[in-house]
Order: sequence, then C-alpha cells, then structure tokens
Amino acid sequence: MMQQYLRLKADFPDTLLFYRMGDFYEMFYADAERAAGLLDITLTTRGQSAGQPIPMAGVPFHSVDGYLARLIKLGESVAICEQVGDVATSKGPVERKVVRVVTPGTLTDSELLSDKSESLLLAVYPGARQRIGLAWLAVTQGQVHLAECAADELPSWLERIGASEVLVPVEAGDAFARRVGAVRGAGRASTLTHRPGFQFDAALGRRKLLEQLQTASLAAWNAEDAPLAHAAAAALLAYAEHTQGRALPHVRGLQVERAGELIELPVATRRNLELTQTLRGEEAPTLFSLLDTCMTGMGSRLLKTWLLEPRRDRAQATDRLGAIAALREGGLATRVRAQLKGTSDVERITARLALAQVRPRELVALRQTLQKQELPALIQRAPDAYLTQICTELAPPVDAAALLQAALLEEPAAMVRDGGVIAPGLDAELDELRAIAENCDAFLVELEARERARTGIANLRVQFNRVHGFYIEVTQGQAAKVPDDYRRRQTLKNAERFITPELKAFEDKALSAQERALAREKWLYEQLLAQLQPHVPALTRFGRALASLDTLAALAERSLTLEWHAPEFVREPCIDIRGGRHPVVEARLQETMGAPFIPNDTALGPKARMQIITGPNMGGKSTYMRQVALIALLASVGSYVPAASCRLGPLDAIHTRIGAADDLANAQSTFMLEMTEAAQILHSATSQSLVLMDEIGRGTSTFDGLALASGIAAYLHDRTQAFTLFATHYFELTEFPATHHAAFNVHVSAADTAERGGHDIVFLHELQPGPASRSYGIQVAKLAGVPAAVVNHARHALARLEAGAQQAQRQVDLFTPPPAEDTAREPSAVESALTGIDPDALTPRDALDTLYRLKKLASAG
Ligand SMILES: Nc1ncnc2c1ncn2[C@@H]1O[C@H](COP(=O)(O)OP(=O)(O)OP(=O)(O)O)[C@@H](O)[C@H]1O
Repeated sequence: MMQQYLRLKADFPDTLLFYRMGDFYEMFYADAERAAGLLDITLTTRGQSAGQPIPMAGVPFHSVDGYLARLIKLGESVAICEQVGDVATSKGPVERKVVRVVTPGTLTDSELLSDKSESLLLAVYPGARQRIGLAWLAVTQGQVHLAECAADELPSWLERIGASEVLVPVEAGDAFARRVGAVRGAGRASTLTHRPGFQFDAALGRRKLLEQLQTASLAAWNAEDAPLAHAAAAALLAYAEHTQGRALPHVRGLQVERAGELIELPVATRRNLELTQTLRGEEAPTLFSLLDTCMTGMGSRLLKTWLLEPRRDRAQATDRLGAIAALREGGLATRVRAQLKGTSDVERITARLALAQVRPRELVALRQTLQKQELPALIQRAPDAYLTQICTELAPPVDAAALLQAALLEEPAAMVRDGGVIAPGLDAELDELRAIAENCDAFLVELEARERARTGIANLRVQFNRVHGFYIEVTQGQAAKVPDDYRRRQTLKNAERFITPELKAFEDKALSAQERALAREKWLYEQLLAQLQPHVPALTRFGRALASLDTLAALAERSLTLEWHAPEFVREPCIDIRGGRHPVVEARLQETMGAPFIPNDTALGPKARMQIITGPNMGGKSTYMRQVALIALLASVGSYVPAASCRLGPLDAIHTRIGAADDLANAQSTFMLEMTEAAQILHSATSQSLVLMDEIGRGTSTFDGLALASGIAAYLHDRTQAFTLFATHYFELTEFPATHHAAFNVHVSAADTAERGGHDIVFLHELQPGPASRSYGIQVAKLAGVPAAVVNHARHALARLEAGAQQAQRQVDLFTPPPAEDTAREPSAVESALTGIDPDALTPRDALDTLYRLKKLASAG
C-alpha cells in the first residue's frame, strides 16, 4: 500500500495528497506533519519505513469539506485520491486514483466558494520584448478572458483581476514569480503555482480555444492576433482540466480585454472609494453592500463585475439604463424580484453539472427554477430592447426540466452514495431491487414467528447488524433447544447467535439487492448527467439571462428606494451634478441618527476643471469628493445615481489620492506612499480623467508639503488638464485660482455658534463658492474632547502665530513656474570649434595655431 501511495504522491510533490482508506482520507510523511499543524489534527504513526515510524494524519471522509475549506483558505492545494477498484475482488491494495485536485483558483464546490464572488484562475506568460500574455477564468463560469499588456502594466492587471491563484512558467525565474506574487488583488495575496514552460504554447493554446469554442477561427472574438495570450490560455486550460480530472464542456465563451476599453479604476481608487471593501477590509458598508439587493448569488456576482469594470464606451451603460427605466415602471421590478426569489444558482449548478460534480439536491433546485415559467411573461411586453433580448434567453431548456422531473425524487438524499435519489418508475430494475429491500421487514417478522413456533423458544429474535449481518438470537438458557440446522455465528455473555440456511439465502439476496440498488442508482445518476450534458450551453445562457435580470431589477429597486435619478451622457467634457449625495454616508446617517444628508452641486467643464476645496476638518470635504467619483462611476456602470441630475462627459479613469494608513507590510512610510501614488496619477491621468487629491503634502513639513502640493496642482491644471478635486488645508493654495484660469475655490461651510462666544462650531456640509474664511482646527479638537488646558494653550499660540505671520508679510509666489532649465541653449563659438578638433591629427604647429584661434574666438564672444 505504501508503494502505491508513494507512486501516486510522486505526481503531486507540492500538493497535499488525501489518500482514501475506508472512512478516512489519510496523509503520510511530510504531508501528515504539515496538515496536522495547519488543521490542528492528531499526528500518529503507521508501520515503519527504514526502521522509522511513518507519520500519519487523517480526516473523516464525511467531514472533508470543512477541512478542505480551511486548507484552501491557507493557500494550500489538495489532491483527492479515491478508491476506484472493487474492494471485494482486488488482490493487494485496491486500485486508487487522484480524481481531482482542489486548488484556490479552481474551486467548484458550493461549500468552498463564496456566493458573492468568483474564485479566479489566471495564467501569466512573459513573452519577448517585455510583453505579457494573460488568460483567466472562473471554473464555475463559462468564459475565458484574454489580454496582452506591457511588462510595466502587469501589476495593475494583476490587481484588477484579483485571481485566487496565478500560474507562471517555472522557467520565468524567481524574480518574475516574486513580482507576480507581490501583487495583492482584491485585498489578498494569490497562490502562486509553477507550471512547466512547455505548457505555455501559443499554437496549442489557440487550438485548445478553438476546441472549447467549437469554431474554426477566433476572429469573431477579435482574438486571432494574440499569441502571448494564447500561450497563457494553453497553460490555463490544461491546469483547469488537470484539477477537475476532465474536460470543461461548459467553457464556451471568450472575451478579449484591452486596456483602453475600460474606465481605469486603480486599486487605490477601489480602496479609497470603498467599492467592495471598507478601508478596514470589511464587507460593509460599501457601495456594493448598499447596492446588492440581488435575489441570487449569480446576480450579486454580476453586479460586482459591473461595478468594477465600467466601460469607456457608453453603449452598454445606456442599455442598462434603458432596462432599469422599464423595470421601474408600474412595479415591474418588484414583480420580477418576487419571481426571482428562491431561484437557484443556475450558473454554478450548470458548471458543476458539466464537471459531473453536481449533487442531487442542486439538480432538484435547478428543476424548480426551470419549472418556473412566469418571468418571460412578465418582461416580454416591457418596451425595452435589452429586456426583450433577456426575455428570449429566459426560455429554459424544457427537455432538461422533463429529464430532471422524471429522474429525481422530490427530496433526494444529499449524496448519491447514500441512495434514495432516483425517482420510482424511471428504471424497472431499480424498482425491483428496492422492492426486495423493502419487503425485508415483512419477511423477517414472518420468519421470526415461524422459528418461534418450530423451536418453541418464545423469546427467539431475528435481527441484523452491520458487522454480522442477519442472525437469530437465543438466550443462553434456551440454547440447547435449537434445531440441528442452526449454525452458530457468535457467542455473547447471555446469548447465542445463529444463522440458518434459509436466513443465509435471504441475507445474500437482501444485502446484494441493497448493494445492487445503490450501484444501480449511481449508474442511473451518471446516465442522467450524461443526458443533461447537451443542455449545458442552453442552461449557461439561461443562467446568464437570469443573473442580468436579477442585477438590473436590483438596480431598479435601489433607484426607487433611495430616490436616485438617471444620468445623462454627453459628448462635451463635463461633470455636472445637481444635488449630489454620497450614497453610503447618506444611508449611514439615516440609520444611525436619522439625520438628512446635505446634497451638493458640482459643475466641472472645460473652463472650470479644478476645484480647490477648503474648509474645516469634519466639514465634509472627503465625503464630497468621493460622492462626485461615486456618481461618475455609477453613471458609467449604467446605474441611476444619487443626485437630482447628472450630465457626464467622456471619462477614462478615476484616480484618487486620499490619505491612508501606513503600508507597513510593504515597508513604505505614509509620505513615501503618498508620493508614489501621486506620481502614478501624474503619469497616467489624462484630460478625460477624474482626479481626487485629498490633502496632498500633509505627510511632511509645512513648507515641503505646501511646495509639493502647489507643484502637483499646477501640473494637473496646466499639463494633465484632468478634472481635479483638490482638497487642502494649506490656505496659501486658495490663491491658486488667481493665476490659473480653470481653477476655482469652493469651501464646505461651517458656522460659529454665537451663543457660546464663537468658540464652538457647527458643520453645515454645504459646498459654497470661494475659499474658506478661516480654519477651525481648534474648535474641532475641542469637539473631539482634547483637554481644555490644551485647547486654551493652542488658542493663545495661534493668536501669536497669526500676528507674527502678518508682520512678516511673506510675499512668496508659490505658483510662478520655475525658470526653464537651460537645456536647449545653442553651443558657443568656442564650444563649436572645440567639437571640430581632433587632437591626434594635429601637428605641434597646427596645435599652436588652433590655440591662438580659440583664444581669439573667446575674446570675441
Ligand atoms: N453633505 C453632508 N451631509 C451631511 N453630513 C455630512 C455631509 N458630508 C459629510 N458629512 C458628515 O461629516 C463627517 C465628516 O466628513 P468628512 O470626513 O468628509 O470631512 P472632511 O472635511 O474630509 O474632514 P477631514 O479634513 O478631517 O478629513 C462624515 O462622516 C459625515 O457624517
């Protein structure tokens, strides 16, 4: 057995091997030690190897899912090795095989996956000339994504995709693997898996893609000319198949992603805007948690993708807005959502069906969803092209529903191996075998009565247990009375157990009937899955249509409940918002204090591109800036927005630089991080980007900070010309608009409360034109509970500082551009002459002449 184990283990050196032995999965040697540590299970030993006991640890097979979940969370992969041979007939250890490998990027079990997010597998192939090929998929979805990028763009792609597991060629080297491994997507590190370089083969990848898509060309997807992505796809598909132990018949879609098509949302932006995670890493409250009232997991997952992948082109967003408008009419969204309630996760169930991993109860859930016919009727008359298209895709494959109806019990067992899954009437043989097993009880009662009469033993009992099978039990006192045809099976303290030829014959028949019924059910279930395979593409389409409808209906419901309005897309560059609100802050205010959110307007256009925002701490600057970004994002996604109206011009990116905690993990100081993020923005923002700068420069000394902030503002204003919201505490910056035509001052208002002698403050949260008149730091400190002595001290110190500053009357002009560096200066006559001289070619006489000439030139210059 150990030889068999070691042979199997040799194919999975870096993966924990769960080796099935009876009711347990066992691990040996280093695997056992590692798993014992990770799972906190007992480490024992079994047998010996080279005189040493072999370490062993195991988990019961019926609770394996819980252990798998924990290992996968820790980034481990597990190869599941099952007994595939017949225990009864095999000589030596029963044949075993690794049936699937569970890895972080290829999960399919519903127990291991989150309902609301995908687990993605990504392959990265570094090609020639600093180009990189990327291919990724979720095994539970039907689509492969391809992309190619320059080497320096790789980190942002990795962050955006946020894969759970990344495949890299072994040959790419440690430095490359470290670079890939260092990037954290979606707030977590991905597991890095090395694959042999030959698997990253472009020709093979193209062929595999053609096979998956069942077509002769990739041209329809615009994917012919992407050899590096094809190479990545080869490794991706090979690995996905390897882990599932079979082909992936449900993967039938392809999408090529090009950097320029999406609105760029760098990781800092996603984090700062708290799109799917709060700054503290929690799931709520975020924009996603506020929006996600979807009725199904597939709807929620689709909504998340929509939120994170808005397109620059507005066609898709316009379609969605049209559908939402139609769903808002006459309570249609409410009726659709009522129908969607209780809908099963068709997308995942279909994927698991395609991989033959689907459980009976999932199929019953699918059947119920397929049998619901009301949805198409509900939306078919809605006057919207997108909804009409969804409606045609919502026609479920009727044959699949019929197959499921005929084959499965109403409430089947959880596992096929337990039996009790297949409906009566499907298969005559199964029905017969079941009848035998069910008639057992009647036969036994009858046999007991007969044997009591024959032997005269009144307390004789016919019984069954798993170890000994059927037996007749007689107490010790009566044992002498048993007839000759009784054979002793077991002797207990107070009783003897016997078997008779008749009972033995019955036992053989009953047990084998039960066993055969189980085997028959398993076979019938496999047949059912095979019969359902042709319906996989239709089911995939059906699932996608349900998910889209669910997402749209949720957005419609949100827009009604939260009183949002449709945005308008325009060609001219502008961000024009009336009565804009921050949706998450507004919801929280309402929940916690029942207080209203103060709406604010934003008017950015070619002549007014930059707002310099001042005002007290706690005044609402950050909230205001984020709300503008969120409204622009929501509009681009194709959702209604928290504003009375919104006109939005072209948008290619949303950049944010907002103070965050030190990134200690990456050993960067706050200031270093601040400048790195600022540098990235200055390099990549364009005149169609929206840039949020919150208190840039505050991480260093006042003069340094102010100087840098003014430099950055000038660069964004003059060169980048992006729409910029620039919040600052440097009052000096309120002078900036005086010399920069497209910049203007606004401030969040606050008022002194007169009744307390002007020493307290109320925040009005209203955005008003012009600079703030003064700062309120000391009042805010007082509000925060800083001791009165400190506040008093500060107030006096402030008065002295302000008086001193007035006396000095500094006249530093921060915004005059620095003198241009004299790089383009013409060379002087002497320099030109010097360039023309070749000293090695000069005779002493020439040299002397040249010297006189140069001297003359110099004096002339
Ligand atoms: N428009 C608004 N209406 C109602 N309440 C608001 C509004 N804007 C902000 N607030 C409230 O004020 C709090 C502080 O807002 P915010 O963090 O935006 O202030 P800030 O000016 O950026 O402060 P700091 O300069 O200290 O970062 C918010 O948490 C919110 O509760």
